[in-house]
Amino acid sequence: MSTQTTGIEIVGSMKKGYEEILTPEALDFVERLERHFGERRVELLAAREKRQEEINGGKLPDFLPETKHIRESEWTIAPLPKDLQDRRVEITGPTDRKMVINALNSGAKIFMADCEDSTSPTWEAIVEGQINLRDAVNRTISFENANGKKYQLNEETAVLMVRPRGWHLEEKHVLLDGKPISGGLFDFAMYFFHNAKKLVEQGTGPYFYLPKMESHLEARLWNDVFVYAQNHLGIPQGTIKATVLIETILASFEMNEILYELKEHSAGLNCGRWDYIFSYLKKLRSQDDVILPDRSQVTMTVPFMRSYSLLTIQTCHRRKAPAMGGMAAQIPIKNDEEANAEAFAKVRADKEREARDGHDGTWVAHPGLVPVAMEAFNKEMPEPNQIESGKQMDVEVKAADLLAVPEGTITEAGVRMNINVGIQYVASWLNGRGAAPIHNLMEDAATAEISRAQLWQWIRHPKGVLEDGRKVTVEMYHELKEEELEKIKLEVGKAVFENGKFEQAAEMFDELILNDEFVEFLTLPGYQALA
Ligand SMILES: CC(=O)SCCNC(=O)CCNC(=O)[C@H](O)C(C)(C)COP(=O)(O)OP(=O)(O)OC[C@H]1O[C@@H](n2cnc3c(N)ncnc32)[C@H](O)[C@@H]1OP(=O)(O)O
Ligand SMILES: O=CC(=O)O
Ligand SMILES: [Mg+2]
Repeated sequence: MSTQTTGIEIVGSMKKGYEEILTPEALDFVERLERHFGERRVELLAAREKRQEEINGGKLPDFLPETKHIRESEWTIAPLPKDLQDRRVEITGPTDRKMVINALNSGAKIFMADCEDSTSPTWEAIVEGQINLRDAVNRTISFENANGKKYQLNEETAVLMVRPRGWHLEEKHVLLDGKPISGGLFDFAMYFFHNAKKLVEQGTGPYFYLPKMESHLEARLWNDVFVYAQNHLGIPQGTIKATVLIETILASFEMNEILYELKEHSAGLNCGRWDYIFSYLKKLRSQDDVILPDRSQVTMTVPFMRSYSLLTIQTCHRRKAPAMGGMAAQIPIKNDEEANAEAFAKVRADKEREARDGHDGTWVAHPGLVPVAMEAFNKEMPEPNQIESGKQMDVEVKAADLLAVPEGTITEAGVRMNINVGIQYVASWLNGRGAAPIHNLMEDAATAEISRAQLWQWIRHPKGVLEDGRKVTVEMYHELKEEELEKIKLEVGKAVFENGKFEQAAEMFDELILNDEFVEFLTLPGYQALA
């Protein structure tokens, strides 16, 4: 174990105010975390590759024999703090200054400030996001729009949780011994270092959401980081609380183990449905019988998705942990009342189903949807949560249920939609906007991953055949892509198209689709292209 604390180098720009976040003490903390835990992160990423090779070779995901005792013995997570007991509606969004204020004022119980799926991790977004979070915690945050509208915090605000980047992402503007450090460790370290004590004084705490994990060993790494961090700042062990997103097919086989690893620090699990669909497809892409229909057909009620959500609820409630629902992609539709009412009805139905099944709360992407989700949960869940009552469906979820291939069709419209949305999203991301409204739906890194993964698989899989019998091919992709690019140009206008990085996005999309090697995350080549 090294104690050297002088190897950090910042290669991103140092704008006004950045020095208040990138202080020598905070950087010393980042360096300690990276030196202690950086190598384990890299080993765990290598283990992911090995696991993928095994799956490609036919060893399908299953519950682990070596952790059977954890699944079968009786234990619970540590008691939850008071302000994490009623989480019926949580709003999510990037750490943009105006959105942080709007989200905290939205009437939701929790705001999950997101450095992952909805953030394009430019250096500015990352560091300024930390400034915004610090000012939010100190309650000094304010903002003035170009039109003069002023923003400040209401008296009563949502409880703050922060989602650091996943283990796969690096922060290339912070080098240790010349190498980029973990993006997740950087996000965690900065937020924790600058805010943990203040949050505790305020009667809340440093609360996190942990994304995209594939095994309980990855959860163990986060737990070890938490123990180290609490020691470092002299904060009682167990002060940090974290909700893990079950958003990979492999994690759904290790829900008990993940809760167990984080026992003292756990604030339950969440169904990260969009990444989950992506992960199902990514991990099982080479299986002869695994093929997904059009993205719009893969809903929460198809058997493999429903099984996963019910298993999350059962597992959490047995361990006295909250089982959070997921994100409906609908957002308010301006200037079309009928379409707006339809979108709201879809969200309402989704949230009512979640509450009836036993979820303890849910996510929305937009302040306009807070009342919709709140009403749905108030109606189905009068108590703060359903943990004590242990509400859950009486079903036994087996490995085969989690892996079941959904029925449905692949259509030309589905292929076009994936191309159109994928390219528009990548353009948005390259322009620094990690969540975007596209065709009246919220699109972020997780939803866009589904689009590009489906195209990749449909081209290569023998079952990638349209309902009219045509095989999806590279030629079809090229032809439809040209047409979709024309449509986008007409929709956004020539000037926006030319300045909006759409051509660069189309090139990057080509690389993702045409490369026989499946690119693990679109944000990896994307990050190379970001400033
Ligand atoms: C798969 C997953 O991981 S889901 C979680 C990650 N994804 C997200 O968090 C997406 C969050 N949502 C968003 O980013 C946005 O809602 C978008 C991009 C989809 C749409 O944003 P916009 O086009 O700005 O929406 P719209 O114009 O309707 O916004 C109206 C107002 O609501 C605010 N708003 C919209 N969404 C949010 C949000 N999630 N949090 C806070 N404020 C929000 C806007 O800032 C705007 O404020 P203003 O009136 O004061 O200017
Ligand atoms: O992070 C959430 C998801 O659905 O993915
Ligand atoms: Mg996700």
